[in-house]
Amino acid sequence: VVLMDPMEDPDDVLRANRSREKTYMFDVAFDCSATQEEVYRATTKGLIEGLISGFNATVFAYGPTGCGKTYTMLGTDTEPGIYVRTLNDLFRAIEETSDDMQYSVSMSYLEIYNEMIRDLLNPSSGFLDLREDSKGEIQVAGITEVSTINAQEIMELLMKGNKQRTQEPTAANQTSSRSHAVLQVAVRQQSRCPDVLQEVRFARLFMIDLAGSERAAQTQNRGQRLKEGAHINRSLLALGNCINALSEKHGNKYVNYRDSKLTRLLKDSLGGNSRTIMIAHISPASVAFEESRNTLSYADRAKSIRTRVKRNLFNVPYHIAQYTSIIADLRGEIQRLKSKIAEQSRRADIRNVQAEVQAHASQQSRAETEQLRKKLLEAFRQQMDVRRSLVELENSDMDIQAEASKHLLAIADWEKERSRRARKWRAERRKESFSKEENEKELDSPESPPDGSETREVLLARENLVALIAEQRKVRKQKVALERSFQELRERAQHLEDQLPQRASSEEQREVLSLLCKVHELEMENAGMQSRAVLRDSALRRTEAVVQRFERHRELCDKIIQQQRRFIDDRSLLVSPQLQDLYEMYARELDDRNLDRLLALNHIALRTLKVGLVPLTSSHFYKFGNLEPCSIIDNNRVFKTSPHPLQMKNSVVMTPPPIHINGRESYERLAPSMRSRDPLAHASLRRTERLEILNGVKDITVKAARRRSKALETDALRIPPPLDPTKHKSSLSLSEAPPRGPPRQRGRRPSPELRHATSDDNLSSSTGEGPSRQGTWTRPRHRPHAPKNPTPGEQDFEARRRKRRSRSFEVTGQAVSSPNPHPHLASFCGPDLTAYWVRPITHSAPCKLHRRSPSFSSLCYCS
Ligand SMILES: Nc1ncnc2c1ncn2[C@@H]1O[C@H](COP(=O)(O)OP(=O)(O)OP(=O)(O)O)[C@@H](O)[C@H]1O
Repeated sequence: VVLMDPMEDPDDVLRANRSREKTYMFDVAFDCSATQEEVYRATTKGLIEGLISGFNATVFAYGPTGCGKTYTMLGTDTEPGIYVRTLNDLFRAIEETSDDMQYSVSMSYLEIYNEMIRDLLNPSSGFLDLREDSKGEIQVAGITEVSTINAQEIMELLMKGNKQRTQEPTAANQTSSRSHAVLQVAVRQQSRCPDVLQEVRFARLFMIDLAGSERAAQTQNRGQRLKEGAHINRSLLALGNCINALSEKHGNKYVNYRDSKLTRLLKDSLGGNSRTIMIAHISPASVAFEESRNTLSYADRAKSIRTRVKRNLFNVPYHIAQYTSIIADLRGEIQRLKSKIAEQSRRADIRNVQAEVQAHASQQSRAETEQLRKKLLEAFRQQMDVRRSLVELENSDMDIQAEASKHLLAIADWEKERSRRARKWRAERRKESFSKEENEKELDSPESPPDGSETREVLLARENLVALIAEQRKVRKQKVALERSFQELRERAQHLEDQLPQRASSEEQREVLSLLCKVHELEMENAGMQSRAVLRDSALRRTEAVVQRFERHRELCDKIIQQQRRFIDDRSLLVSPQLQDLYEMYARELDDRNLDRLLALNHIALRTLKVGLVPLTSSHFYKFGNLEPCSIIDNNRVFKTSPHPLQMKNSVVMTPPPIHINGRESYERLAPSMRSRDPLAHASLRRTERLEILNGVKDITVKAARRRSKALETDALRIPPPLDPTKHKSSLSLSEAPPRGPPRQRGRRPSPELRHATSDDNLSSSTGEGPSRQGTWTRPRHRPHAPKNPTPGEQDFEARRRKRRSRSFEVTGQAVSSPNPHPHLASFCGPDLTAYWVRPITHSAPCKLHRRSPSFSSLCYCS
């Protein structure tokens, strides 16, 4: 910088040797075109790196008033000064190294106004004092230090502090600073990695905006401004003195820092441990030549000041304590880890022991579980066997019941027939007592009461019934025993199942065993369902077979009856009373007269069917006579999931009405609840129950028809081979009928069903014990429906029928008029019922062929 004296005359040769022009050498010189960024880069930016490394730094602006010190340091919003730029770069550098280093930044901002220190961040705190600590460092007592690393926050604080700074307009500067402003930034740095050799670096940065030296004549200050200028100049003089003292190369220098608070505060910055930048401001105006010369003179002196810069490390005593603390911490950690290892090893030992115990226990548990499983399997097998036996016994019981029902019905029929005969005989006797023609009626009405002795069939039925009852008792005893055995097996299995949760050591075992039990339950339930299905199918098959047979027989009977009636009506033939009775009987076949009997059969059939559906539910087992119901398996746990037992318990079980056997009432006892549920007593039956009743009625009619059909077949089988027509004219009607059945069947006894095929009227008429209408031939009172226009097939059939009838007349005439060597043949004319034209022959002695008694000759078609 060349400072030229504006008053110097270049042409004055006399003063040429006394020129005041002076040249100064500085590190950097800025002209008026220099920007804030250039000033900052050239002066302060280089201090940032040293600052975060622990080197103190100072930047201060020096110069006369109005030369731009505040502009350089503080700047404007658009052109920030050194304060803002330095802080921005400082925080940027901290952020760049924050991964490895840990920083703490504190800031304080003060002003020295009239030799008094004021906190700009907290102006209310009053004037502060300067104190020197034990290390010889100058501290401002009570100054506000804001710790933050947020640049924006620091900027806000700085702006807030600048507003608090004293600025007054002077003649030289409208914004003249009346105080020295000192911004102090303290940076503390340490490594993030704990180390016994860890260093803590501490550095302070002073950024000082000095008040400008001023001359009273220039500033024209008065009063307070003049006083302020005096303090400013005094402090600046002290600063200059310090600079002069520090800049002297030789000599015993003494630096009087104590002349002003500014020099005391900048003690380290001026001649101590600090990198110091002095920015000297001068004005290019010639009027400010003297101020510029002084400023440059101080700056020139200041550049010769040598400072001893050293890194601020405060780590030695601090690290020893930390090292001790670390050692203590490490010892504690070692002790904790040792105890932890010991604990883990102890737990490991315990776990090993527990594992061994568990392994042993699990092995033992597996063996016990396997044994338990075998026992369970065996128990289930035994239960299955018992159940099969029970099913078989139940089937036997059903057969016995069905057989016994047949015998009971046979006996009931016979007793009914006997009572009917007795009533008829008594009525005849009463008529005889009032009739005068006793002799004529003696031929037809017996004088003695009808024979009340039982027939062989009835005796045989009674014998069979007794045997069946005995057999049934035996079967049911076996059932009771089996049920008791089943109950014991069930309890044993239940006991084994109860042991499962205790024995099963693991969840898997419990699950497996539970599944095993479930499988067995399903198996047993399936077996029970199969048995019920078999029984149901069996009953249905029997019923279906009977129905089919009945249908065939019924169609045959209907056809025969209708054709006969048509034949009779066409020829206006006389009809015997017996035949008329038979027609009436035919009409009444399904009449109310047989309703009780039908219902009885229906009850038996339904009961048999229903009992068959629940063969294992012994609560439905009832016996003939007075036997009590068998014991009940109430807690059938194997079938507990099946809904059938419950349904069957509530099902309707019907029973036939009481049947007297040898004067003793024999019936199947019902539980009160079941008696009260007699379907006949309930009008509000369910549809299924009504269907069952209808099926049962059908079964009864089917059975009745089956017996008639069997009787017809039996009679057909008894037809002897055709005789020689030349010798036996009476066999003409039979000669056309081929012999039926093998010869060995001819003499076969009629089947028991034959008894049922005969109705009351049939019995009376065939035995001659009925009303004496045998000789009174009558016209048919009723003409069945006959086709008016028969088809050719029917006409042919009718022609053959007429032919057969004419022969029958011949046979009848000869058979009645002449002794017949084969009475049983002469009186029988085949299954087409043309024999009704023949007057039946009443046996006076048992039939030789069938060995039947006369009273039962009605059952023997040979009569
Ligand atoms: N480089 C510059 N460019 C533009 N304007 C400047 C520059 N330097 C100073 N000024 C302007 O000059 C005027 C005086 O500057 P400034 O207040 O900074 O002087 P000063 O040295 O601080 O005075 P004082 O000592 O009285 O406080 C201000 O208005 C400022 O804006």
